[in-house]
Amino acid sequence: MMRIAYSSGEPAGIGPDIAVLLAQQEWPCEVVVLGDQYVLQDRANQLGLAVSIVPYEASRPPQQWPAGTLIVAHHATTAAVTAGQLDAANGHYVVELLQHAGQGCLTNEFTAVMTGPVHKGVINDAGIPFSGHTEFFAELSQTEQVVMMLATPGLRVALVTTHLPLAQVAEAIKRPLVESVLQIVHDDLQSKFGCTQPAILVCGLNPHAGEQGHLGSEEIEHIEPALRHLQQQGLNVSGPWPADTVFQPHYLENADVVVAMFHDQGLPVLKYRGFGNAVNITLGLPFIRTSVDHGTALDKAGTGDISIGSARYALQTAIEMADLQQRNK
Ligand SMILES: NC(=O)C1=CN([C@@H]2O[C@H](COP(=O)(O)OP(=O)(O)OC[C@H]3O[C@@H](n4cnc5c(N)ncnc54)[C@H](O)[C@@H]3O)[C@@H](O)[C@H]2O)C=CC1
Ligand SMILES: NCC(=O)COP(=O)(O)O
Repeated sequence: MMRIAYSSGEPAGIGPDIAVLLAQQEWPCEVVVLGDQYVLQDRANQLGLAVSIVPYEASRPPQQWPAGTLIVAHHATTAAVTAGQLDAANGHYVVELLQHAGQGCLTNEFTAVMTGPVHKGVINDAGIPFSGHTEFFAELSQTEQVVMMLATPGLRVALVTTHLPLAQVAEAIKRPLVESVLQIVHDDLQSKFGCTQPAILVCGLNPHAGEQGHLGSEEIEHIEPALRHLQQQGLNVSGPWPADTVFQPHYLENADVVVAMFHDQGLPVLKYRGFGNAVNITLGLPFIRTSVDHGTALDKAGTGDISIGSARYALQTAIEMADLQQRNK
């Protein structure tokens, strides 16, 4: 029996709602919700849903729980929580949940972590430098390079750079970075997703992939040499493709993943195709981390007017990845 941690994220957002809604069905694993039990109970009341809160005990063997049960590893918020209203006083609480989740995965307390949405701005307002879960878990596990990949049925998109201001992206696109990201994508698609020889399409950075150097030189100086080197190593990587071409069905039909150079080059396409039925996976980590594809949706917290399609997909993906990991051992 697996034990999967769900970090419920920003308490004023829809992370607690997701916990309550996920608990309305049975899962083939134990799902431990990291969060404030009183916030979770209040949110269930607000949604008009019955939940029975059971305190989490790490020493108890994991078990399957009936629908309606919420296993909670209690962490207290600092300030009272109102759905939809951010409070920087709770920034440390959010990070504490992530620390428990990450450490718990590293020590095998948890088989995997699925993260609920956090508000990156309010964590920074609390005085904690934070750019995203991806970077946070990389630092926590002392992993030099990780890769953000989002997936929806029929499309996977991975990123060379993640939460970087656009003004700094071009400077970051260097051959060693491109090579290490592509190598991680290749390795993890093989080991964690069962693709034997992943077909990887790589975007250029500039319009028309630089138009032979007339619209930018990053393709010629960095991306093409990285691709040539990896092709010589036997990887099935191609490109650099113009980003406005590569997402056509003709190109995608034989591809396992598209690698974009920056966040907003690849993710709008993915979300247009699959928002609400997509998962965010961190590749290259020493543990399994999946996440919802959306943010805190402060405007919807406590209303019941939310979709948990992405949360279900993220949990299901974590279970499947853990299953495959178990079978490969
Ligand atoms: N995994 C994570 O922790 C992520 C966190 N964020 C953070 O979320 C915060 C807010 O970002 P936004 O750009 O406003 O994106 P958002 O995803 O929170 O909201 C965008 C729109 O989609 C709606 N929406 C989002 N999820 C929904 C759901 N499950 N069901 C129904 N409607 C839903 C919201 O109501 C809103 O209208 C930012 O601070 C950002 O950093 C953003 C993406 C991922
Ligand atoms: N747009 C997805 C996103 O930014 C999620 O980031 P992270 O918190 O998973 O690193």
